[in-house]
Amino acid sequence: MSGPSKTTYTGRTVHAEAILGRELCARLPQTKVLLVGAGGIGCELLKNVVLTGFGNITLLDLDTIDLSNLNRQFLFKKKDVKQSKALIAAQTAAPFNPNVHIHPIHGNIKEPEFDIEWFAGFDIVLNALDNLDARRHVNKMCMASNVPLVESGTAGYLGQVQPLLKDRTECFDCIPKPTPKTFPVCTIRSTPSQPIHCIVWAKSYLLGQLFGEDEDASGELDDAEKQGENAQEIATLRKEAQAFKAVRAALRSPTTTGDAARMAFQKVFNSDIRNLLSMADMWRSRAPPLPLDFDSINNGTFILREELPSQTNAVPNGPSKAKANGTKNNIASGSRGVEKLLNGANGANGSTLTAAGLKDQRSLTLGDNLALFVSSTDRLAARLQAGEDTISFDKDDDDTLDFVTAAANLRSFAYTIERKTRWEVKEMAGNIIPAIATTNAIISGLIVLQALQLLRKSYDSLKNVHLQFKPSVPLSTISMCPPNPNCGICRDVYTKVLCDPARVTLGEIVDGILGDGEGKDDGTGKREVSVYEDKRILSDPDWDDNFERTLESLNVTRGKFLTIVDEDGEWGTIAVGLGVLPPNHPVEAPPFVLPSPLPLPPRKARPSTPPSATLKRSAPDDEILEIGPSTKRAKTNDTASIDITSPSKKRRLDEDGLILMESANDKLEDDVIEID
Ligand SMILES: Nc1ncnc2c1ncn2[C@@H]1O[C@H](COP(=O)(O)OP(=O)(O)OP(=O)(O)O)[C@@H](O)[C@H]1O
Ligand SMILES: [Zn+2]
Repeated sequence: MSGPSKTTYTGRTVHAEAILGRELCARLPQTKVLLVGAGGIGCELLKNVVLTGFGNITLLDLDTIDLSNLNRQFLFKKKDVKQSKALIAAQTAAPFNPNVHIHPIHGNIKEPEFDIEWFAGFDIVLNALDNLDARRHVNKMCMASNVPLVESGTAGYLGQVQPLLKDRTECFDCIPKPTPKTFPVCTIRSTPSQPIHCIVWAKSYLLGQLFGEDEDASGELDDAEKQGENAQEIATLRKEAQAFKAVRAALRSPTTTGDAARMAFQKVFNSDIRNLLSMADMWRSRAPPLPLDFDSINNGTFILREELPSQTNAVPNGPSKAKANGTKNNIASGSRGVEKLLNGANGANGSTLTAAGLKDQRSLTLGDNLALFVSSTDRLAARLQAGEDTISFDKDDDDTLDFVTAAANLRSFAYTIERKTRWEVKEMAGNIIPAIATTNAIISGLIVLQALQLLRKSYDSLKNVHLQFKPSVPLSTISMCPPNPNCGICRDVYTKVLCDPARVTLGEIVDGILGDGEGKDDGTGKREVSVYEDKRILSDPDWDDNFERTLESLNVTRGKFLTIVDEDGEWGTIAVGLGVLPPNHPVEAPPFVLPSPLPLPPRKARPSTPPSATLKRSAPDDEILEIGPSTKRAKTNDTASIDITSPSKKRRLDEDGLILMESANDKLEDDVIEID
C-alpha cells in the first residue's frame, strides 16, 4: 500500500523504543551487563540481550564446548567443539548487532580477580548457571557490591526467573535450598538395594579407587565407624581398600594391563562379595549378594540367580535359574562386539539387544556388561599409561561413562537389582534432567523482561516467574518478598578493604574496621567479636592469636571475605571483602585502605522465631573449621572438660546448627557419599 504514513519505521531500535520507551532504550548501549554462563540458557540469553540493544556485555564461562551441547546451544557449531564457550558465543552473537561490544572471559566466576570492585563495575548481572555453588557465589558478590541480579534456572519443562536486589527483595540464600541427596557409606559400599546405589558406587568409589588419586579411604571409614556403622563391616571394607593397590599397579603397567580388567573384576565382584558373605549377620534380613565369576561369564556357563521380573527380556521365558545370556556372549565376541554394542545395530548377542532402540538405550546383558567393563577398563588404563594422572567421572567422557555403566550393572546383577541402560546411567550419574531448548528460550526472554524492570527501577513490577508443566497456565508469577531478616548473606553489612595480604595483619583489619575506642551506641568502636573466613573461625573474644598473623599466612586473600560477628548478637554482621591496593598506593603508607566512613552495622532485633527456624549463616551444609594453633583453648579428647570459648558463642553456634571443631584433627560429619 502506498500513501503517507505518520510513523517512519527506520533503524533497528524503533520497535524496542516503542515498547520500552526512549529513555530506557537510550541507556541500553551504555548499560554494563555481566552474563555468567554460556550454556543452554546463556546462549539464548546472549542472543536476546544483544538484540534488545544492550551494547556492553561481559560474557563469562569456564567451560569448553562439548558435542552434546550442540542440540540446544545454537551459537555453537560442530567445528567449535573443544573451544571456549564464552569466546565462541561472543564471536557468533556479536554480528547480530553491529553496535554491541561483547567481552568474553574464559574463566571461573569464583576466581579472586572477580572481586567486589569488579562486580561493582556492572549495572546488572544475569545468571545462566547450572550449579548451586556458583549461583550462591554470584548472589553474595551482587549483595556485596549492591548490583541487581537476575537469577534463573531450568529443569526439563520447568523454569524459574528471580530478580534480586539487596535490601529490596529476598536474595538467593534467604530461603535455604535442599541439600543434595546422600547415602550412608555402608549402603553404597556393601548393601545396595537400588540402581542409584550401584551407580554412585561405580562413579564415586570404584572409578576413583582404580583411576583416581591414590587415596587412603581410611578417613571415610573412620568416620563411618564413629557414626556407629557396623564395625565388623568397616573392618572388612578396610581390607578391601588395601587390596586395590595391586590392581592399581597392574592398570598402570604396560606388561600387566592385559590382565588388569580381569583382576579388577575378580576383586570387586568376586572376592569382595565373598568377604561380605562371610559376615552371616548382615544377610539375616536381606538377600545375600551373588559373587560373579569372570571366566564362567565369559564362557557362558555362569548361572545367575532368579531374574528380576522386569529383566525377563534378557532370557525370554527364562527359568528361575538361568544361564547368563548363552554361550555366544563371551568376551572374545564381546570385546569385538563392544563397539557394535554401543554403536552398531546388533551387539554380541543380538537376541538381547533390541534392534529398535537407540544405541544407548539398549538393555545390556551380563555378558555385554562384562565386555563393556573390560573394554572401558582397557581404554582408561591406556590413558593412564599415556600420561593422564588421574581420571574422574565426566558424563561426556565415553570411557568413564562406559566404565560406570558396566560396573554399576555388574554390581546390580550381583545384588539382584534392576539394571540400567547407558542412557539411564548417564542421566542418573550426571544428575541430568534432559534440557529442553524451548524452556531455555522462554526463560531467557523472561530474564530480559525482569532485567529491564530492575534497570527502570520499577521495583513494584518485579516478579518471580515460574514456568510450569500446565499447558493451560504455563506461567505463574509471584510478587517479590522482602529479605529474610535472619538471612546470613543479604542481611550482612558489606564493606571493602583494599590491602596487601602479605603485609597486613588480621588485627589491623579487624581493629581498623571496628574503629578505635570502646563500643559506642551507633555500633562503631570496639566490640566483642568473632572473625570468620567462610567456614573457618579465625578469632573470637577469648582467642586472638591470629591477630598478629598476616592475612596471606591465614590464606585470606583477594576476593575472600572476613566476617565480623558481634559476640553478643546485638549488632549486625560486617562482611569485609578484600581487594587489591591501587597501583599508586605509597610504599611507606600502611598496607591497607579502610573504607570511609566505616561501616555501621544495624542494631539487631532479637529473633522472634524459634532457634530451629532461624537461618544458618550461609550454606545449609555449613561447617565451621577452626584454624589453629590456639594456645588459649585446651585441646583435649575429653569432651566433658572442654572449655568451648564463651557460653554465648556456643549457644549461638548450636542454635545455628553449626559445629565447633575442637581439634585440628577433628573430622566433619562425613558418613555419606554425595551425589553432586
Ligand atoms: N563457576 C562457574 N564459572 C563460570 N561458568 C560456570 C560456572 N559454573 C558453571 N558454569 C557454566 O554455566 C553453564 C551452564 O549451562 P548448562 O546448564 O547448559 O550446562 P552445560 O554444561 O552447557 O550443559 P549440560 O550440563 O546439560 O551438559 C555451563 O556452560 C557452565 O560451564
Ligand atoms: Zn538473603
